[in-house]
Amino acid sequence: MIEVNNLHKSFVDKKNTVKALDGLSFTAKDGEITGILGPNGAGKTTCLRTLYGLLSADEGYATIDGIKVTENPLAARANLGIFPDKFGLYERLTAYEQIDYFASIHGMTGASKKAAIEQVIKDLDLEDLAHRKTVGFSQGQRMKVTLAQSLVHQPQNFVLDEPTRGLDVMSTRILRNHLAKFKAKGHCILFSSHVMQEVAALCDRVIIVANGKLAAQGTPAELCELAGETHLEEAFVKLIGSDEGVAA
Ligand SMILES: Nc1ncnc2c1ncn2[C@@H]1O[C@H](COP(=O)(O)OP(=O)(O)OP(=O)(O)O)[C@@H](O)[C@H]1O
Repeated sequence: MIEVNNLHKSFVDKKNTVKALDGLSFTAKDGEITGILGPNGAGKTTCLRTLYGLLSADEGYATIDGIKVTENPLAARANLGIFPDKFGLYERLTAYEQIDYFASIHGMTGASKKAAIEQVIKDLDLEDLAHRKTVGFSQGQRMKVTLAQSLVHQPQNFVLDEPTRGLDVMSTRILRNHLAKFKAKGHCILFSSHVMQEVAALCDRVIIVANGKLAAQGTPAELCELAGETHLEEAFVKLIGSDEGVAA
């Protein structure tokens, strides 16, 4: 389970102060896919970076399975898989070596590490690519390696930042199927998106963020009911009061 509690974060330079998070709170439960939906600049990535421990909040806190990210980052991250917005692969490594590297970072060793790597390679149909260097991999192949490296330690919680950006239909389907399997096993999945169809199709609960605050939350059906609309896109526009930065 992931909990975000009263997060505040401002970015300050000599001329400007940008309030990226302004008291954001929500919970993403186990066995559910939770979507963070919001227009450009709403604070989604800032929120996720705070969860990973890459940014420290000015106020408030985030917990992963009850562990505060700032107090015990290593323990919190042991329960967390991160699928970042950019696929940073080490191109001199093979896919196998890349996954192995991430397994080692998570403290895995020996036969259990080898078994975990082989399992994730099998689950994601990566056998043919496993021993190729990742240089030149297509976007979909890069996505699969990134997915494998973020899931090799079988984290209870899985956070994805705009996961389908730049993916073709097949790769998007592979990713979605994987998320559905993960959810069925009782894991907690949290992802950010501004692709309305994706959120409506995949998410059990939707957190709508605008101006760094929670604008509304609920199932897609509840949000439609709340806004008195039949489509999530219309409900979203009504609930945030703008259609800026929304992708259909
Ligand atoms: N490192 C930074 N320095 C200065 N401002 C920042 C920084 N990171 C984020 N911001 C600002 O904080 C606000 C929230 O940005 P954030 O990236 O969290 O939004 P987002 O909801 O993920 O947007 P998008 O959908 O466009 O990716 C924006 O106004 C952004 O310009």
